[in-house]
Amino acid sequence: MIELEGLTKHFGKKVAVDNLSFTVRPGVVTGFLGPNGAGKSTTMRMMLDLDNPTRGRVRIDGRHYRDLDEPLKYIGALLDAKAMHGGRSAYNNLLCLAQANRIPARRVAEVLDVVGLTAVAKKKSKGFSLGMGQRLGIASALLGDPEILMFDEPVNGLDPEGIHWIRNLMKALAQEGRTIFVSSHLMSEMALTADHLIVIGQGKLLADTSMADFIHKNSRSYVRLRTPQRERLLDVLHGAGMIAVESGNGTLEIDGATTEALGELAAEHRITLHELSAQRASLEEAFMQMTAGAVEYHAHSTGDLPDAPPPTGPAAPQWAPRNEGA
Ligand SMILES: Nc1ncnc2c1ncn2[C@@H]1O[C@H](COP(=O)(O)OP(=O)(O)OP(=O)(O)O)[C@@H](O)[C@H]1O
Repeated sequence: MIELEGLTKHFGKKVAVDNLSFTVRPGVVTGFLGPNGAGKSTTMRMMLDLDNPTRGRVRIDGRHYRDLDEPLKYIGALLDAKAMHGGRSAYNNLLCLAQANRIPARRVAEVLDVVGLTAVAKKKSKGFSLGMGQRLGIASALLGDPEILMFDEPVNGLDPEGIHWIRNLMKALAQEGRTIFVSSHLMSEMALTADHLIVIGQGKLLADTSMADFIHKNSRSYVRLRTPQRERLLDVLHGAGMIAVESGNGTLEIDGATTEALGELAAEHRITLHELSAQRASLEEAFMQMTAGAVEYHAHSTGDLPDAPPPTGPAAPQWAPRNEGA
């Protein structure tokens, strides 16, 4: 378990991390989401005692990182895949790390196998592609067989097969009861991987919620229609108390109606339809909206979100309240 309490980091006048408090629990994959510059890497660096907080604290299984004996056996991390010694082979990079942390040498071959680098174990890591470097970084995180694993943007540079692999690896590690904390700036990626979400924007906590809740609250359902009798259909919809919004290319979007009801309404009025389809707004859209709004909340010293903002159009998602499902 990882616990943050009021964690804050200033770089000069820049507030990179602003009073973050949340808990990362075992047995699930927790996604750490925020746009570029939101403060994810800085938060992770403070979790690993690589940066000192300006205020607040982090506890790893109840203790400060520097009070852990043999920390790699508690927490493994992939922060910067390029941090390896390029002149050393993959095997030797891991062996040095193992020896420095009193981890048995046999573990090196085991983790190389897990990440699929056995065939290139003797090659110097400076010749590795970005994807191979990521795999080597993941191997180093797994080396101490820790209960807690942190990955900063682990899918960077991976091809689709690699992305699929890391996704399944994280889920499998969580199923073993480990604590998995993974950062990304891509909602679409997290939607496929994470069970729980921590969202930050400009260093502040925006959401701490289960993925299921986030999807439930932010997936807007609507029906998309195309018709050559646009004006007539708009009149009919208006008469039925429905509001249609134009979304370009002659398509109309209607909230709060089913395809069945709209199909029957159109048939009743002998209106030809060229398209009638149920749609769901993407989570990426909801995430962008949530994080883009972060700047508006500087004045809220408690960090609480205000009530839902007024919708700006058919794509406006609802807000996921903080701390739900936490
Ligand atoms: N050493 C530093 N000195 C000054 N400013 C810094 C330093 N490290 C980070 N920052 C600033 O703090 C903010 C948060 O950066 P951070 O790298 O933690 O964000 P991030 O969410 O990880 O972004 P990305 O997805 O781009 O990696 C940014 O505005 C960044 O420019």
